Amino acid sequence: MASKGIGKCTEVLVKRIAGLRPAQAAGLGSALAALMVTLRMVRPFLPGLPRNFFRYYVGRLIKRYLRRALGFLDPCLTVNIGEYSAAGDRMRHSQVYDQAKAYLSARCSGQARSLWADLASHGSHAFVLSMSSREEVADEFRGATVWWQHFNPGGGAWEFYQLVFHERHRDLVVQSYLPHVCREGKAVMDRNRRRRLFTNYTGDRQIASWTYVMFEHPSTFETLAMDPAKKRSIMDDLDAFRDGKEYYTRIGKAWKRGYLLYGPPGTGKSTMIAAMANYLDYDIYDIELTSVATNIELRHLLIQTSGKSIIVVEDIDCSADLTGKRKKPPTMAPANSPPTQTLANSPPTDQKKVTTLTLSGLLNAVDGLWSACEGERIIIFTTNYVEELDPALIRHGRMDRHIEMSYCCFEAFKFLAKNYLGVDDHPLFEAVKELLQAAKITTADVAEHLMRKCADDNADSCLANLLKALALKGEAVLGN
Ligand SMILES: Nc1ncnc2c1ncn2[C@@H]1O[C@H](COP(=O)(O)OP(=O)(O)OP(=O)(O)O)[C@@H](O)[C@H]1O
Ligand SMILES: [Mg+2]
Repeated sequence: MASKGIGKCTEVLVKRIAGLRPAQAAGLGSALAALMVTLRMVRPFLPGLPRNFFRYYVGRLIKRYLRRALGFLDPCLTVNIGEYSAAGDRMRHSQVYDQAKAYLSARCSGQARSLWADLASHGSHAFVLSMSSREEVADEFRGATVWWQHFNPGGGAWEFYQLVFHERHRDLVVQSYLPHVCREGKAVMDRNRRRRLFTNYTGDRQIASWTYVMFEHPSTFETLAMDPAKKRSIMDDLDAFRDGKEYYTRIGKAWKRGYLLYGPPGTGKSTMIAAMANYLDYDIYDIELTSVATNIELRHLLIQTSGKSIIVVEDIDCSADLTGKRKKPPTMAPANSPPTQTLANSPPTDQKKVTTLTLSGLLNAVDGLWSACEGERIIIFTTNYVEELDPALIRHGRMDRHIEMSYCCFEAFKFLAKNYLGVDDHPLFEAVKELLQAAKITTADVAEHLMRKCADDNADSCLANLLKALALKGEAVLGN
């Protein structure tokens, strides 16, 4: 052990004095370690020396004085990037470590002789290569050479990268190279990342948390049928949001945006959310409010969401009793009085867990999300009954843009016909156009009629089916 420790120490010193690359210094270090072993072997023939003389006295002397003295000659500086960093009284996984790992992945593959391979993210097919402990790779940046080495002290879970560079490159490394590593590493991580769909659940420990599956919804703005001008304006809005970091900072607003999607069932609200996530390449957090028991739980869930995500509350009108005016918190009520806030669909009276999720709790949680969480986030509420929502919930600033998803119009129909049947025009289009004006039919219904159900189905038969359905709907509307 003693010879190993002293050998390592000597190796570091030699590396520093000579400005050698760590791999070269390792050879010299081993030679010196061998010398120390020899000295140890002859120690029994030098009576009077205390036990562990070399380990404690010589080793400590070298460490304490030589290192300091040789600092004058030391041309190399090191920066360690640990896998974990301190966050208050807890340890947190370091993002910089992950970014450095992703950045070095490409460099490792060409240089290191011993590598680890791992999937870039859960469910991903891309590999991230990382170097094994003590492997070294060199990197060039604006004419400067730096060396990276990976350490896994004691083979434990705590790992770190050590960046070694000449001290004349100190400013370059600190001000430009490290930010470059983080930027590039993040870009690699973003490229490898697959989107996830999170849903909340309350596990055995009764603490609300998120679980996820890979998000693979095929809906895009190219497949979404709606008025083209409206679609374009939504896409422009999303573009402005995604690229608006500096703008939001300049005007002093949190980088968040709220959308309210409203309209009858089957008009494409959920489809639109999937298209937005695919367009922006964001994760989705789909909150099921009926399984959130308290305001605190909701806040806890929202704060756990990550940046570049869309937080969705579907059917907010029936998620919980959030449609009424804000009420006083239930704690103000006498202990034996009935709960002031309950689920909308009258819970059974023997329900043990009385929900204390309130409208003001939801408003506070959303506002808290706005102010407390870093990174861009979109929050979307959907509803079939916009007129029943409390204005406070959907006021601008919370829900910045209200998007009506209405019954199928002729433009949307033409879009679906192109998508589903591959036709831009057809003799039956005029009849469809006329009937669409009278009949209130959802995009989902139109899509269903245009879908081929058997090998014999074609544009003629599908359009004829749609016409029949439209005629029926029209009659029903007139009948009413
Ligand atoms: N605008 C649309 N463009 C393309 N397909 C659509 C559109 N609207 C609906 N559809 C089709 O109808 C199905 C149902 O739509 P969706 O679930 O998005 O409706 P919704 O408005 O969310 O309904 P609900 O209010 O009941 O949740 C989708 O799977 C999709 O195939
Ligand atoms: Mg829906």
